[in-house]
Amino acid sequence: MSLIETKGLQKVFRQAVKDPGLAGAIKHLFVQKYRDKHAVEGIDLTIEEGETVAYVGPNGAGKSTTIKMLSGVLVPSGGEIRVDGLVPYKQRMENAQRIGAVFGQRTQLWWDIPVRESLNLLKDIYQVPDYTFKQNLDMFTELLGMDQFLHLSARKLSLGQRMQADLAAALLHNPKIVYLDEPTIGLDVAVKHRIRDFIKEMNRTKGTTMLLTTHDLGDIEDLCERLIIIDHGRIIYDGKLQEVKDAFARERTIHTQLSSPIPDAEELFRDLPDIYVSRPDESAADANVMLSIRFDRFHCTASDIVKRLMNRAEVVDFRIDEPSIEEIIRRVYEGQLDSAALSESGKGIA
Ligand SMILES: Nc1ncnc2c1ncn2[C@@H]1O[C@H](COP(=O)(O)OP(=O)(O)OP(=O)(O)O)[C@@H](O)[C@H]1O
Repeated sequence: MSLIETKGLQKVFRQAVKDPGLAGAIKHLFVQKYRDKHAVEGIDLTIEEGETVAYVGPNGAGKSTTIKMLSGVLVPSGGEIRVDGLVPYKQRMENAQRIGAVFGQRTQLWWDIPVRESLNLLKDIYQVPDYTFKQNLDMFTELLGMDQFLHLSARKLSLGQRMQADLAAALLHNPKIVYLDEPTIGLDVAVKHRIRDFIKEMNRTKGTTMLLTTHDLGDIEDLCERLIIIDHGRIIYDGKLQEVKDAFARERTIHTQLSSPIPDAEELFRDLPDIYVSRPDESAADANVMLSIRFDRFHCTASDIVKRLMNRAEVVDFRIDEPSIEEIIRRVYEGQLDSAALSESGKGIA
């Protein structure tokens, strides 16, 4: 059995519909109107032990609602859900023992007591054995540099310190699964790296399964092999990160510097479809020695392009760029790669 399994998972919220202004608010007291918001609409999810999965989508796509159902906070409106064999909303306590959660916007630490005391309280709540507690505390302190702030109350921590303390709190009881909701939001580059390294280390050494929602695509590139994209409550892509790149990052751009100008460079590629030649600085005297050539890698190769250029001039320098995962996901969000296109690749969900 997989660690996380959902089938046709749904959540419908009842939202009050009010007319604008005070009159609308008063009218609502006497005549209530509601509409159903289908936040999650039939999600089938299978996650195996030890996976690190990115669960991404635009604002309001249904990511947090899914995680709240997985963690037992919300009761689904339909479908089936099992986490490590448990039904989270029915077996909340048992489920809580097996999961950890980090919400970038909130903390589970006690605001006014030192972090060390918060961790001691969590030790008692989760009944963590002394030996495990000490071992984890030592390891987390070293990996996260927590000795700098263990004595401070959560109120006095910087955002980065608080996030690191929250990660320690979430992993203290050796949960099988950790839900990470925007774990690096608002953090500087150094702290982001430290947090990502910590997450990787926990996955590697303890086999902790990680389900990560984030708008920071650096998190995804760095941490996750598998990407699930959700939109309007439905999964529109579920596959390897590399596969989504291979399928949809068809174009490449070669940036070249030539020994002498080729003013009619377009002519060199006239027989190839989908080639676009540009000059980074049209007005510069040497505009024709700096060329960028965008091509579809399904139609030709970088070496074809470079060979053709070398017939006319020496290629002094060149670099090949591919679209970033950020760009690809932006296209998915903006509907440029719709679910039909994704499913054509054989990886998407029609
Ligand atoms: N308690 C609630 N009552 C009514 N509607 C809700 C409730 N919680 C969420 N929704 C609605 O359900 C939809 C999905 O919300 P959800 O928070 O799951 O999205 P999300 O993908 O996590 O978005 P974000 O990236 O902005 O956090 C949204 O339209 C939201 O307004």
